[in-house]
Amino acid sequence: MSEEKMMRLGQIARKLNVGTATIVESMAKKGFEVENNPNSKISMEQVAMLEKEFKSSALDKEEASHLSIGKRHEPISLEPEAPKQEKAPEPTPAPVHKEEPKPAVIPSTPTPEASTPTPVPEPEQEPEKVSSDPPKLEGIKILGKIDLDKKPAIKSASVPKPSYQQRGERPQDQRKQNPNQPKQRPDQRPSQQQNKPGQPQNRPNPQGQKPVQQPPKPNVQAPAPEAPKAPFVIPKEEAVTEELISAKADSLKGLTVLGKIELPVDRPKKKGGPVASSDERNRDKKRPRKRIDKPGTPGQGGQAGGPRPPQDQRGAPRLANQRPGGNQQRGGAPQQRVQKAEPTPKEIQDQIKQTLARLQGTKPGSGKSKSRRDKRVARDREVEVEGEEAKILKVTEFISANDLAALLDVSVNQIISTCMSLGMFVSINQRLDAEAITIIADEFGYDVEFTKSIEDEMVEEVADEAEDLVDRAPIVTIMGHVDHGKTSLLDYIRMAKVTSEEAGGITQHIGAYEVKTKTGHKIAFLDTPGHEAFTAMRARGAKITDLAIIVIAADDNIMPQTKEAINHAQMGGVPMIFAINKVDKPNANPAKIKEALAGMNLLVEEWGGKYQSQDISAKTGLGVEELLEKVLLEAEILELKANPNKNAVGTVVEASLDKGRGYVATVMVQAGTLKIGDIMLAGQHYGRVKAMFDHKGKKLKAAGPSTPVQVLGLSGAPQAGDTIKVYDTEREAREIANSREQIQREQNLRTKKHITLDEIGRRLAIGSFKELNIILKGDVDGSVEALSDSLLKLSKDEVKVSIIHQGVGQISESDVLLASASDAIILGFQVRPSPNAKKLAEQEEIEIRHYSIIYDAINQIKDAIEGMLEPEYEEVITGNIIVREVFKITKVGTVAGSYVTDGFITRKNKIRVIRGGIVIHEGEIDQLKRFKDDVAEVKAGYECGISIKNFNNIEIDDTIEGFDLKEIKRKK
Ligand SMILES: Nc1nc2c(ncn2[C@@H]2O[C@H](COP(=O)(O)OP(=O)(O)OP(=O)(O)O)[C@@H](O)[C@H]2O)c(=O)[nH]1
Repeated sequence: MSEEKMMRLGQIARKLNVGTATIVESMAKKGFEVENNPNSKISMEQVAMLEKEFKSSALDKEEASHLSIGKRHEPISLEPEAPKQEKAPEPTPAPVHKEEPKPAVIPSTPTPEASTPTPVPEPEQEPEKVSSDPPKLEGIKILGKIDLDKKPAIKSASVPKPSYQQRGERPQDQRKQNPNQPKQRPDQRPSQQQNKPGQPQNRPNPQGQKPVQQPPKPNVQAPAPEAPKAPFVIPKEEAVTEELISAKADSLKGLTVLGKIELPVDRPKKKGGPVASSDERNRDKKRPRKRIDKPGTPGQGGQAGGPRPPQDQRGAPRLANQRPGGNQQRGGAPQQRVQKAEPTPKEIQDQIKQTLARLQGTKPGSGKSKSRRDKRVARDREVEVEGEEAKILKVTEFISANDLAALLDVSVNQIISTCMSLGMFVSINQRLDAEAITIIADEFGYDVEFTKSIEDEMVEEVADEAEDLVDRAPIVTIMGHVDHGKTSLLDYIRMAKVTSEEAGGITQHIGAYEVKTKTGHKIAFLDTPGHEAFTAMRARGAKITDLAIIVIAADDNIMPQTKEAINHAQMGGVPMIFAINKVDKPNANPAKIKEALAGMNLLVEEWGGKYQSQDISAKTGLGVEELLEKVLLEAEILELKANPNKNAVGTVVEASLDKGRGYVATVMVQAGTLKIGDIMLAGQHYGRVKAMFDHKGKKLKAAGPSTPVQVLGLSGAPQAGDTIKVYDTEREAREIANSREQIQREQNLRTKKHITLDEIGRRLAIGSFKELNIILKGDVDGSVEALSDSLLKLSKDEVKVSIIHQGVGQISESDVLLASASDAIILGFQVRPSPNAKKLAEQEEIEIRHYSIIYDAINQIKDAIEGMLEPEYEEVITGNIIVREVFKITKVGTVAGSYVTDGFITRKNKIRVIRGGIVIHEGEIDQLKRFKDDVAEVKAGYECGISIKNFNNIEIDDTIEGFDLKEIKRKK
């Protein structure tokens, strides 16, 4: 169905026999912009236009498809039949001889035919000849095609399809079989022809099956004018068969589809075989489709249309079995196709919706109480058809190929074969990552939208009635550059406002605090420390928060992390209030900060802008009260409200395992009220709320909106940023937790803990890739600067490139640790990691990429963030050797007496000479020796002598690194 609405550029180009560029150009002239990509979609209207335009080209192709060398000969020979006949006999004998062995097996019925072609030598040979006729057909096939071509071709085309269906064979197979079992074809053909001439002929040969009827044909057609003519008559038939062959190719698809479905549906009990077991889900899903087909139109896709309408399907085979002849012309595959074309787009859509509805609700035992749970689960795997052209497949990542097939309404085999054509080998139950799902769905004309069940559930929240809503406290995040005073400000606020109220109260770090101002208003603060603030949690934090306080030290400048904080707040649509800190310092210059902000198009109120700012000193408390008042003012404008009288929804701020108390999660309740005993789900963990504490350690029985609480009772530690939600039953929570756990397991299996360039494609597909953090190390300052500048320019709207650290020298352990903390990749330009850093990187799964050419680095990063990284070659370091002694030998150069420390080195290896972690030379080995012998390879633990082509500057303690370029398979 999808194919009917949209076509790919490639398909159309093939169909119209023109290049994609020609089509694109043509479309451009008509005002349609189409990318010159075989996968570009083109609407049927546009296709129709193109078909008109390139009609002649398409016809050329069609004609060409009918041509074969043999055919060309035939038309010439057929026109002047008589003369050609004389020539014809020459080819005939050859096939006869070849097939002579077969005739013995062949029944007597064909004999008449045989007699005609052969010169008439012996009566006994006639039957043999009959058998041999079919072989002649093959040879003659080529000859016969052209004359009959178009008109007869159409008729014959309908005929052959059923014959293939009967056999359940492919045309190729038939071709192969023809020489061996020629009987079938001749039988069918004559029978068809007989129908035309008349039935009486059938009677005379009642003995045999249908083939008996054939003999009369030759007699009729070749009334025996001349002996030679008979063979020509046969060629004509053969020509028909050839044309049939070409048409048969189309029927194959229908047949394969039909066969698949019937087996599992009809005989599920007996054969649970390998296919059946894997298709169990499909059965359930497919069954309902039968119902759809009966009342409605014949079918949707290949599968649905095929198996469901038993009339059509069985009709074809029955006809085939009973009457291989004339009836087939009308029935069979061609009819099915016509029927498929009939349904209107609306009907088709209705069918899809019905199918989907059943797909989602077919599980036995669901009963009437499908309720929200089923809806939620269904929502995870939902196909939405919006309009005629927009097909969006809503799906979670890591669904299996089988499930994807069900959603796309195609057979699993189609998915698998599509994957194979894309260079991916998948099994039925293999789970697919986002990138693969996107590519496959695209092949079937769907766009993919990955759903996060967490977000889905949030979306599912029923809108609150206005009267249920009450004011809630603002949730504020304090962000800013390192050492600009975030912690100091929060500490001051807490000390002044919290601990002072409750003398002796124990303030714990729980990542979120609630503060009461002098005016009695509450403000909730989120405290996300350290590097977390730079990555996921801060991005998430910006979503949780209503307001962001951006702390900027008045004695400093707008620093990179300040800018990042501002970016996060802006991207999250979170209002900002600037706190210009450290104004107590003599060198403080708040005006300079405000000016810098103005330079970023962030005008503060004092300067006539819309952003509030407050000069403060977190140390002395100067201006802090005013800052809080401004926060409340801003919150008032936001009209923050929530319904406290419903199941709680919130976000995990942090979680840990406490020895005595089990898993403890700090949760910011955002709506509803969390109560003791509630069944909560957070990430893939669930449990009953056993106890709750506020940030002072005081026990709570309930926590309303904008309240940060520590919660005990979860089955595990959720991740910061996970949504927490309360369910009515434990079963609901458990099911969702299990499905999330399954997905998580897949993710763990398939994805690396930290970002890699290859991983970027996957993350881009699911839309979770927002920034690429890079740690850049190089051999000299100039190249680091140049590379850094170029990389930063690669930032795009969707992906931001951040160089979180850059420097000169070896890649160190601290570089790896920083990369681990900030989910960064490390790029080394002409430098290598220290042994410890290398080990650590392996442990932490941090990707370190080495480059020797700046453009390589830039291009790879560029390709990666454009989702097109397909490295053809990957560098594999085969081994390292350390230089222990250096010999200068005249006429030979410098030979390094070395020891292979790890891996191995071969003479064909490329090598790099590394001194103090810096690459000083890259080249090839000149000679590799063990003692006096040239050797091809030296393994770890052995000594060797090595000389390097055109390089003599080897020193003791240099490391020589051997490497190979390994070809990487492309994914697409
Ligand atoms: N004079 C003065 N010093 C301040 C003020 N605020 C913070 N500081 C000092 O600045 C230094 C850094 O303050 P922090 O609160 O740790 O800064 P931060 O932004 O939280 O730093 P990170 O947690 O590392 O991101 C500390 O030594 C504070 O004492 C202030 O208003 N005046």
